[in-house]
Amino acid sequence: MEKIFVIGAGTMGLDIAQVFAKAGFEVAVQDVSDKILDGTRAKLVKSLEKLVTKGTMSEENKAALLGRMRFTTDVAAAAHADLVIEAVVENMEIKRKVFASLDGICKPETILASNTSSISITAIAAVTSRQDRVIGMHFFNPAVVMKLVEVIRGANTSDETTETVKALASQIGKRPVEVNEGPGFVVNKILCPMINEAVGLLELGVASAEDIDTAMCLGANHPMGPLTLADLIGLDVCLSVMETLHAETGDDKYRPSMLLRKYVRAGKLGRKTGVGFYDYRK
Ligand SMILES: CC(=O)CC(=O)SCCNC(=O)CCNC(=O)[C@H](O)C(C)(C)COP(=O)(O)OP(=O)(O)OC[C@H]1O[C@@H](n2cnc3c(N)ncnc32)[C@H](O)[C@@H]1OP(=O)(O)O
Ligand SMILES: NC(=O)C1=CN([C@@H]2O[C@H](COP(=O)(O)OP(=O)(O)OC[C@H]3O[C@@H](n4cnc5c(N)ncnc54)[C@H](O)[C@@H]3O)[C@@H](O)[C@H]2O)C=CC1
Repeated sequence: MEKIFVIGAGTMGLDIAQVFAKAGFEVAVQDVSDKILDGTRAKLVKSLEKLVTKGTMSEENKAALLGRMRFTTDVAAAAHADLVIEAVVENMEIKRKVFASLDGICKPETILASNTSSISITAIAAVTSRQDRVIGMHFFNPAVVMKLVEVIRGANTSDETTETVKALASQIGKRPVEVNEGPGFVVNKILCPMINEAVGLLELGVASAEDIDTAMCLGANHPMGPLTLADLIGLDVCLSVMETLHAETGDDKYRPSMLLRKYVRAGKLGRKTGVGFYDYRK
């Protein structure tokens, strides 16, 4: 496996591409507009420059990493890929459209992976003619730093595809865990309800955002509080995960907090829009 194609150059797509490029793979990143891709490339260069300044990356390695990355708006370029990783918005219909189109574009042996946070791999795979080669490859934010990759088997994912993706995750320095399909898989089934609880406490006025976060950092030893984490993930992603957990289980314990909905409706999505539970514009 040599060539990787990442669809969606947002919070996750760019970091996933960077992880593969760092490990020596040729990576193409696709998104819907040149404007988005220009912003993405600028963000990458800035973050690599920081590493060079800190002395954790050499100028040569930075240039080599950038040399292995390409940015394109043309999804047809996925025809050359050995593995495609989809990281577009957390929406079943959009993901199914992307997979149906990839199925027509890619070589028959190409593995199609989704970085979905919660959506059924089986449902995504069902729009393709290669259900055995469709799988979840779920990275964690920030993907350049976080070690885990959940490797999620849909109902028809083959053993061969699962083993290939697990080996690949190890090759790029991550620790794969194999997960059978279930809404939210392992981490988000536990983590997102905790974030939703934190938003519920804020909504009830039990404590301020800062105090909720401080309580969880100092009282449960979390590296960042749940509301800071929600801002990092994106409140739209947190809401989509809760909606999937609620819809798939029918259990009201997963009902998204109204305050979470309100923030998403207001476009307060966290760091990526500059405001969420905290203001990042200053
Ligand atoms: C929603 C989903 O589907 C799933 C999810 O992702 S859920 C979210 C999961 N993520 C979490 O729970 C994150 C919780 N938070 C944390 O673990 C930590 O706060 C954090 C890792 C985000 C930041 O921790 P920190 O100690 O402040 O890290 P920071 O100093 O910024 O960076 C850590 C290292 O990564 C490096 N790094 C940061 N950005 C980098 C980049 N773009 N490229 C390469 N290296 C990078 C830093 O240089 C640093 O390296 P050194 O230790 O050598 O200095
Ligand atoms: N944000 C997070 O912490 C994590 C998110 N995920 C999952 O990763 C996926 C992406 O999430 P983010 O990067 O946060 O989203 P994001 O909103 O930051 O980026 C999504 C990108 O996809 C692009 N896009 C939308 N439709 C497209 C299409 N048809 N073709 C190509 N590009 C398209 C958008 O223009 C945008 O740049 C989602 O499924 C999400 O649930 C998984 C792990 C962590």
